[in-house]
Amino acid sequence: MTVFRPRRSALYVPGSNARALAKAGELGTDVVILDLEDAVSPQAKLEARDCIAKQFEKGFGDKEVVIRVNGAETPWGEEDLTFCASVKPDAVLVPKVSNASTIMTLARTLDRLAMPQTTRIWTMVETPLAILNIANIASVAQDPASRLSCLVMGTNDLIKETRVRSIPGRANQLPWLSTSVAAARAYDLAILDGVYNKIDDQEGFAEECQQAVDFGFDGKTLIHPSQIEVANTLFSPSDNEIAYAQALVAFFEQPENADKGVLSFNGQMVERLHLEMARRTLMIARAASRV
Ligand SMILES: CC(C)(COP(=O)(O)OP(=O)(O)OC[C@H]1O[C@@H](n2cnc3c(N)ncnc32)[C@H](O)[C@@H]1OP(=O)(O)O)[C@@H](O)C(=O)NCCC(=O)NCCSC(=O)C[C@H](O)C(=O)O
Ligand SMILES: [Mg+2]
Repeated sequence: MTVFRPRRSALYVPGSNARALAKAGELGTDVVILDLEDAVSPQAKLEARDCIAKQFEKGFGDKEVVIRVNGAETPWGEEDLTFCASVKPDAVLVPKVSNASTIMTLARTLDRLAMPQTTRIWTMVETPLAILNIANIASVAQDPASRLSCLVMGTNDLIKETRVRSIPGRANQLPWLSTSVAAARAYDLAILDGVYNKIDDQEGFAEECQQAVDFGFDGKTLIHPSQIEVANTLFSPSDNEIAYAQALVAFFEQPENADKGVLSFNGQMVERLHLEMARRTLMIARAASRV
C-alpha cells in the first residue's frame, strides 16, 4: 500500500550552505530539496556534494529528502547521480527537462547505479518545450520503470525562457500552471508550484499559495524558512473543510444512504464523487496531523 506523504511545503536548500543544511532537518517543512543546481556556483559544485553527504550522516528528521542534480549535459550531471546513489535520497529532481526520453534515460541510469526502486524521479517543468510536451512527459509515469512521481514548476526559468513578465496574480502564467496540474492528475502524479522570490512579502506569498491551492497544486516550493508555516497552513484542509468532510462521510455512512448514488446534503446535491473528495480531504488532514 502506498503511504500518502504531504508535500505542502518543499524547501530548497543550497547544497553548499552547511548552516542551512543543518537547519533544514529542524524546520517544519514536509520536503527538503537539496540543491546541487542553480543555487550552487560552478566553483562550489564539488564542495556542495561533500556538505550534503555530511548532513546525510546526521539526517534530515522525518522529512522527504530530494536532491536536485545538474542536468546530464553539464560537467556535473553524471557525478551528481553517482553521488545520489551513495546517499540514497527519496527522490532525484532533474532540471530543464523538455521531453519524456530524458526521464526514461535517467531511470535506466538509476537502475544501473542500483538505486533502490523507492528512490523516485521528480522533474522540473521549466522550459517552453516542457510546457508544450507536458502530457507526454507526465505519461511516462504509466510505466513503473520510469520512477516518475512528481512535477515541480520552475516558474523563474519559465519566466526567463518565455519572456513573460513577472506580474502580481500571474494571469500570464495561468494556462501553463493549469495544464501542468491536469497532466499531473491524468497520470496520478504529485505537483508542486514554483517559488515566490520576495522573501519579505508575506502577504503576496500567502496570496500566491492560495492561488496554487485553488489551482489544485499539492504544495509550493519555497526558498526561505519564513515561508513554511504559511504554506503548511494553506495547503492543509481548513477546520471548516474538515468538519464538512466528516459530516458528509457520516451522512453517506447512515444505513438508509448506504446504497444511494445521489443525496441532498445541507441544501446541496452530493454524489459519491463528493464522498471520495471528502475522504481525500480527511486523508490529507490526517497526514498533516489535523484530525
Ligand atoms: C535567499 C537566501 C540566500 C537568503 O539567505 P539569508 O540572507 O541567509 O537569509 P536569512 O538571514 O533570513 O536566514 C535566516 C536563517 O534561516 C536560514 N536559511 C535561510 N534560507 C534557508 C533555506 N533555504 N534553507 C534552510 N535554512 C535557510 C539561514 O541559514 C539563517 O539561519 P541561522 O543563521 O541559523 O539563523 C536563502 O534563503 C537561500 O539560499 N534560499 C534558497 C535559494 C535556493 O535554493 N534557490 C534555488 C532554488 S529556486 C529555483 O531554482 C526555482 C526553479 O528552478 C525555477 O526556475 O523557478
Ligand atoms: Mg530553474
